[in-house]
Amino acid sequence: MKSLREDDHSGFDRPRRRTRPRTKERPDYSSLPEARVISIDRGRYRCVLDGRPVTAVRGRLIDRKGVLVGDRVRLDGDSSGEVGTLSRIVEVLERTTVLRRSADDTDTFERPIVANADQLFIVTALADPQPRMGMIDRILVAAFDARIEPILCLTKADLASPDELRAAYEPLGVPILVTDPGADLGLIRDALADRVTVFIGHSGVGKSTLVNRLIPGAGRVTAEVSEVTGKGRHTSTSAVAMELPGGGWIIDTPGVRSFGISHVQPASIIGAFPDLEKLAEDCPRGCRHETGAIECALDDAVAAGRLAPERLASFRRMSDTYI
Ligand SMILES: Nc1nc2c(ncn2[C@@H]2O[C@H](COP(=O)(O)OP(=O)(O)OP(=O)(O)O)[C@@H](O)[C@H]2O)c(=O)[nH]1
Ligand SMILES: [Zn+2]
Repeated sequence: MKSLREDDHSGFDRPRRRTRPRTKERPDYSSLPEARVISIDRGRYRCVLDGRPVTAVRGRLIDRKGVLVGDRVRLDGDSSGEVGTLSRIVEVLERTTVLRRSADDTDTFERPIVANADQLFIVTALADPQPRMGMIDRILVAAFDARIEPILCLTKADLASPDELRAAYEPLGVPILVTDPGADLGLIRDALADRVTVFIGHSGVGKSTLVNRLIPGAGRVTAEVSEVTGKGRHTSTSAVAMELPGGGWIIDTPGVRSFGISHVQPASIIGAFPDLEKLAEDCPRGCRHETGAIECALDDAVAAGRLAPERLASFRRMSDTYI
């Protein structure tokens, strides 16, 4: 495995000398046990190693911002997980994906939030709170940019119909799963099995309710529970990874009110849609394929019957949000 930060071990114990091949200076950690980071709280990293919880700190060569929930890490020292023991993260293994957001669009600083997710559940209520397509579109942009497969998970189907959102997102090829309090969760469980899925949703959409149904004992705080205990609703500020009974992981994130995507490069999104990317080869240089773009080949493809107008409309409604 390649270490994430090639620099980690150069310059340690001696002045940095760039002429020296760094690989020779890097200790070999490959025999150390591998764990997954499941939560981070004030400098303590909760990990799972062979199914048991182990608490760790950062080794001194690991950057403070260098460990994310979902990371696979190597642990050194006492990794027994026994009370009072602390292990040490000495290596972060190469990530398959990184999901990022910026706090809002005036903030160009990107915040990586989760590592190694291969799916993203956009948890959206059909009512209470009202779905906002703008928000769904922005989360979709972040997912496509990170090459994480998005799935639209619509809750509270007992309150409103999913038809409008289906019509808006099915042409884009985004799978849609619908649930309500009494719904059988079979399709949702199938979608989650053996995958690493990050859950993102606006506050109050029923994300915690869903996670508690999927993972009995997960103990996610729902609106009811917090009313009874009187504890603040927004106690968790970072992501938490939880293992599914049948295999796979859910990485739950705190409810969001907005989802900034100022870090996304416009050109990166079309690459997530091979058919559109191919058609766009005929676009003028620098074309951003937005609504009203001059001589965009995607419009020509629709006119020639080679691209469904709904698919282009759906793509543009999403991609127009970041142009
Ligand atoms: N009608 C209806 N209500 C639901 C459904 N799912 C959850 N709720 C209710 O919606 C409210 C919010 O649910 P939570 O699970 O706490 O929402 P959350 O998305 O975790 O919210 P945050 O903790 O703010 O992130 C609660 O009162 C739930 O009982 C549903 O499918 N239908
Ligand atoms: Zn174009």
